[in-house]
Amino acid sequence: MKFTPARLPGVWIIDLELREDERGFLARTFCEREFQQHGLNTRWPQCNLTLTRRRGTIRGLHYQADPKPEIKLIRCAVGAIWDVLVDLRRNSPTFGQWEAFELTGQNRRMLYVPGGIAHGFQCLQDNSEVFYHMSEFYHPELARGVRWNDPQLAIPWPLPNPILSERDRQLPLLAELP
Ligand SMILES: Cc1cn([C@H]2C[C@H](O)[C@@H](COP(=O)(O)OP(=O)(O)O[C@H]3O[C@@H](C)C(=O)[C@@H](O)[C@H]3O)O2)c(=O)[nH]c1=O
Repeated sequence: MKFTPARLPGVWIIDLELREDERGFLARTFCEREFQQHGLNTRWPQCNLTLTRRRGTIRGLHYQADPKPEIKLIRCAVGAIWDVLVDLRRNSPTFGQWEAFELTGQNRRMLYVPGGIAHGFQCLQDNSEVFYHMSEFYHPELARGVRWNDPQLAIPWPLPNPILSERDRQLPLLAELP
């Protein structure tokens, strides 16, 4: 795997190294030793898969609050997404800033996202699937988020008129977070 630091501190872009032969390829998507060498989490007690049916749909921007912040390893397995991270770590030099990445079934790019960062994506192709490794179990009472269209963030989502869950439509603004 090739590890490249992103602009937000602690976020890594991880690209696969394909071992190709006439049958196709093999690539590692996780290796405890390589992750340890980069000082990254290696304990993933839960993995999630989502299917998003309609292009334009937005999921997010989500995070799990203290005392169980989640580290996420994210990959688009099928289709394509525009993936957005918002730094909510108050002591971070990039607090309140966002960074976006295109993750597709073809580029197989992964994102390593530390706790304290909100995550969301817009589906760019119908029937996109996203696979997550999570460093914590799901605690619904700690599920939090920030509004996708917060004017302070001004995230330029690529597609208009997104489909959103009822919960995501009503998430607070960054300025309203405790
Ligand atoms: C996140 C999660 C949800 N659920 C349940 C709750 C609900 O009934 C159903 C759908 O949950 P949600 O509406 O929260 O799904 P979704 O909006 O896809 O939530 C996800 O969004 C992206 C952006 C992330 O970063 C993920 O960490 C996660 O928050 O699945 C679990 O059982 N385990 C989980 O780990």
